[in-house]
Parts: sequence; structure tokens; C-alpha cells
Amino acid sequence: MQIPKGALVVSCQARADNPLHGPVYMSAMARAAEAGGARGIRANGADDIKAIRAVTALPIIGIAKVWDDRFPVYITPGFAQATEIAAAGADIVGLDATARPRDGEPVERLIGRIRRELGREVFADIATLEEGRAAHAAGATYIATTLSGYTEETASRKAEGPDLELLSALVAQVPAPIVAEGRFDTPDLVAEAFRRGAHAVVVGTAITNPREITRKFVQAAS
Ligand SMILES: CC(=O)N[C@H](C=O)[C@@H](O)[C@H](O)[C@H](O)COP(=O)(O)O
Repeated sequence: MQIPKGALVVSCQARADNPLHGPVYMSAMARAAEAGGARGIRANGADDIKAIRAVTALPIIGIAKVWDDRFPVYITPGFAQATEIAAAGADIVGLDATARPRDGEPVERLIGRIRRELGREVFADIATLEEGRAAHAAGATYIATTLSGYTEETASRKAEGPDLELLSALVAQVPAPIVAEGRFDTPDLVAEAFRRGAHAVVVGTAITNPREITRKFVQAAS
């Protein structure tokens, strides 16, 4: 199943230290997002994906975050994680497609295997134009700005809001559906992403993380 053009996709993720961690909360979050008009869901881990698959027919971008002190890549680092999330019901496999060091096979090979062996489309989280080009050439269907600001090379971007320049550069130079993701935290920024040619926009924290939303308001209150 494809992510429709013009879709708002809602990322429903909560780590173990978040009071909303777990499939019960994340599937409720996905239902709320769908009721509000989301046309896709991004979710982390087989348990959450299974629970979300049970309550919605929307396309699910599944990821599996696994941290390993030896390597910076943690979003679906290998084929084993991709297999788990595909089996849990993800239509599309999201993964880190940055050029950073990783355990196991190179990302180009991983993308090919996910397409051939799992029959799933790939959603490539990247941080630079070059990485976007490489992921497209390797067979990823969707190219997303997710990791701009979160790699050493792009760290300075983090404080500057979403990477609209990267979005525009990808739209101009990579012939693929380009997805805006990462710090698109207001409706105006979502509209701007579509004006710049985004195929879809993924919003996480600003919709599904009440702890961070509360912190923002509290800061304003002090
Ligand atoms: C860097 C990283 O690990 N990003 C993650 C990817 O799955 C999520 O933590 C983000 O919430 C998601 O990308 C949506 O972005 P935002 O929450 O800024 O709307």
C-alpha cells in the first residue's frame, strides 16, 4: 500500500521512558490520528505495529529502533529487524539510509533485499542530498528528510527548525516521492513543505508526544 500524495502521516512512537509507551497507547494514538484525517502512520517496533495494524487499514511505515553503542545507525539497522516489522504488518519499511557506519550489510544491499525478499517498499531516512540520491538509486521508494540535524555532519541544522532547503533540493534533484519529516511542528510548516513539492509530510512529536508539547507550554509559562 502506498502513501498517497498530499498525505499527512502521523508518527505514533513513545520510548520506554515515556508514560505513553506501549501498544495500547500507540494504537489509540493511531486511531485518533486517523479520525483527525491522517492518511498514514509511522510506528516503531513489532508490538506497536501489530496493535496498530489491528485497528487501521491506513498504510503503516514500520521501523524498528535498536541502539548499539558501536554504531550510530539505530533505525531498522538490519534485515532481521526489517523482517520482524514486515511480519507485524508494516506495508513499508523505514530505515536509516545515511552513509554512517553500520553493523552488517551495506544499506544499498539491505534496500534491495527488503524489496526482493520481503516484498515491501522502502522509506529511506536520510540527512543529505547525496544520501537521498544514493537511496533512490538503491531502490528506495520514498526519500525522507528525517535525519537532517541528527547526524554529525548535519548537527547544526537541529536548532534551525525543519530542513526546508534539503527538502527543496531533493524535490528538484531526486525523481522520487520526497517526504518531509523532522521538526515539522506547526500546520504552517506542513503547508510550506507541500508548497515546496513534498509528496507527504510526517509529523510526530507535535501531535503524539504530550510530554514534549507540555514542556513547550511550560517554557512559555515561566
Ligand atoms: C531522529 C529520529 O530518531 N527521528 C525519529 C524517527 O522515527 C522520531 O523520533 C521522530 O519523532 C520522527 O522522525 C518525527 O519527527 P518529529 O517528531 O520531529 O515530528
